[in-house]
This record gives sequence, structure tokens and C-alpha cells, in this order.
Amino acid sequence: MVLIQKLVYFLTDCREKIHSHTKEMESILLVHGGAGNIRDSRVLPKTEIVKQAVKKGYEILNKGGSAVDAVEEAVRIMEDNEYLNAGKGSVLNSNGEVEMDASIMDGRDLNAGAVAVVKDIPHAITLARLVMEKTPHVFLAGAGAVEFAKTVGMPILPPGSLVTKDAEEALANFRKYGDPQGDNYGEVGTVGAVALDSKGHVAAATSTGGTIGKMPGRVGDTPLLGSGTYADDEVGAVSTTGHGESIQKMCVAHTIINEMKKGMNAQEATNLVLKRMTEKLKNTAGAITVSKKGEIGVGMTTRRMPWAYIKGNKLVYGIDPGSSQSETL
Ligand SMILES: NC(=O)C[C@H](N)C(=O)O
Repeated sequence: MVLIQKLVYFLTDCREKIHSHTKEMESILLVHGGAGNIRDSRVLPKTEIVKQAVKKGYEILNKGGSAVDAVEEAVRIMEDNEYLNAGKGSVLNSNGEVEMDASIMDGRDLNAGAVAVVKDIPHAITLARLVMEKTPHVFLAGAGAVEFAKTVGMPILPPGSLVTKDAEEALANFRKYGDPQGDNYGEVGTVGAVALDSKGHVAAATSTGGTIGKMPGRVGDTPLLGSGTYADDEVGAVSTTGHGESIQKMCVAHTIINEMKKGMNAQEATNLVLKRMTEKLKNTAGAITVSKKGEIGVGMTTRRMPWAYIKGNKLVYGIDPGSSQSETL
């Protein structure tokens, strides 16, 4: 009798496992364009950019592409946009140079790639992906990362090519007036994406020029696994933005993952960890989260953060805390 019961349990378990592996998930792509004290005049353009990026990235998921491909594509599109703080348009360090950080993580096997303090590379996120796929390492920084980019045939731009007029003006203002709001990372934003693909795999990617007027060589949260980016198929994926030093101290991305592991949904975990960080360290941040079950989390303790996601035929987006709009595609 006991044996028969055990056999029944075993067969049920097998059936469930097979079922869960073959069941198609509804794909989700969720992106952000950086949290901060965003002026009213920038609300519309920033909202448009995140909508464009999510639409382009979602085409990959629609064709059955992987979560990793989708997050990389969405981030590349935002890196190309001069109004966001990644790739061209990145904020400048105290020497007037662009130094970028990026990371990408694949929830299937926790494979990851990151780069920090890289110059003259239009797509730091793709370099991070190549570190993940073509080296035995997870993280390359500075001149070594740029050397690696050359060996894999990535274009290296002439020095200063990623510096924009806006970024120069912003640095000049920063030098003159400092950072009256205390969140100089906000006017142009870091970019990030999280995805769940139809096979149930998650991925996350984040890319930034860091903080305006930063010391040369400064590394923020963005390239650090567990701070700026994290993805694990067992739980979900997170990308963060905001005050990098605080995000690092609280390991915000992985702490959100941990809260979900303990039972919170994606939205609750995102809100809780950001609130905790802001209460404890008196600095602000934002995060986007997708869970393996397809829950969405969008949170910010900043004034604003542009974000957008597509799930099925619905595009949902927003920029102010607690409000969103949607369109049927
Ligand atoms: N805009 C940002 O999100 C800045 C980024 N988190 C950093 O500190 O490098």
C-alpha cells in the first residue's frame, strides 16, 4: 500500500515537473530610464524613450528570443539616447570625461558579466555581455576592459565622442553650484531592464555613466551583482538606479530577491527595500523587478523614475510614484 502511494507521488511529481518545463510563460519586459529629481520638461521625452526601448526589446521576446537578448537590446537602445545617462549622453566625471559601468545577468545559470570605468565604448552593456560569454571572468575594469573590447572587435570611438553639450553644461553647473538637491544622479538617468521569457527564464541588465562630477575611477552600484543587477530563475530579476553608494551598502538588488524568496511579491519587496535604504541612509533610489511567476515591481523613493513594461498585448508605463497609464498594442 505504502509502495503504491509512493509510486503515485513520484508519478505526480514527474508530471508536474514535465508540465512546468514545457508550459509557455507570458513574456514580460520591464525597463527604467533612471530615478531622480527629474524636471517637468523632461517627463515627456523620458517617457517616450522608455516606451520605445521596451517595444524594441519586446520584439525579441515575441519571436521566442531569450530574456538575456531582450534586456541587452532594450539597454542598447537607451544607451544610444543622449537624454539618458548611459553610452552617449553619460554624465561627466570631475575631469570632464565619460566613464561607464554596466552589468548583465542570466537567471538560468547565474552567469554574469560586468565592466567598470570604461571609456569611448558606445555599448557598455554589450561589452559586459561579452565578458560573460567570452572570458572566464565576471568583471573587467578600466583599461583592461577596453583592451578586451578591442580583441573582440568592438568599435572604440575617438576620445571624447560620447561627451555631449548637455553633459558639459551640466558639469559646468555642478562645478558652479554643486548639487543643491543632493541627488545629482537624477537629471539624466541610468538605464536598466529585467525580463521573463516564454521559457520561464529571467535576466537583468543595467548601464550608466555614474554620477556627475564623480572622482575619476569611481565605481557605482550599476556593475555590481546584487547591488545594481541580479537575476535568478528561482526567484526573479532586479535592476536598480539612484544613489550608487547607498545602493551598494544595502545590496539593494539582491536584498529585493531575498525578500521575494522569503515570500513577498515583487512589488512589496521592491517598495520595502527601497524604503529601508532611504530611511537608513537618507538617500534615494529606484528599482524594477520581475518575479519568476510574472509579477511586476516598480518602486522609487526619488521624485520620479520613467519606466515601462509590456506583458502580452499591454504596454504599461509611468514616471511619477504610484501612477501609471496603459495602451493596448
Ligand atoms: N543615475 C544613477 O542611477 C547613478 C548610478 N546608480 C550610480 O550611482 O552610478
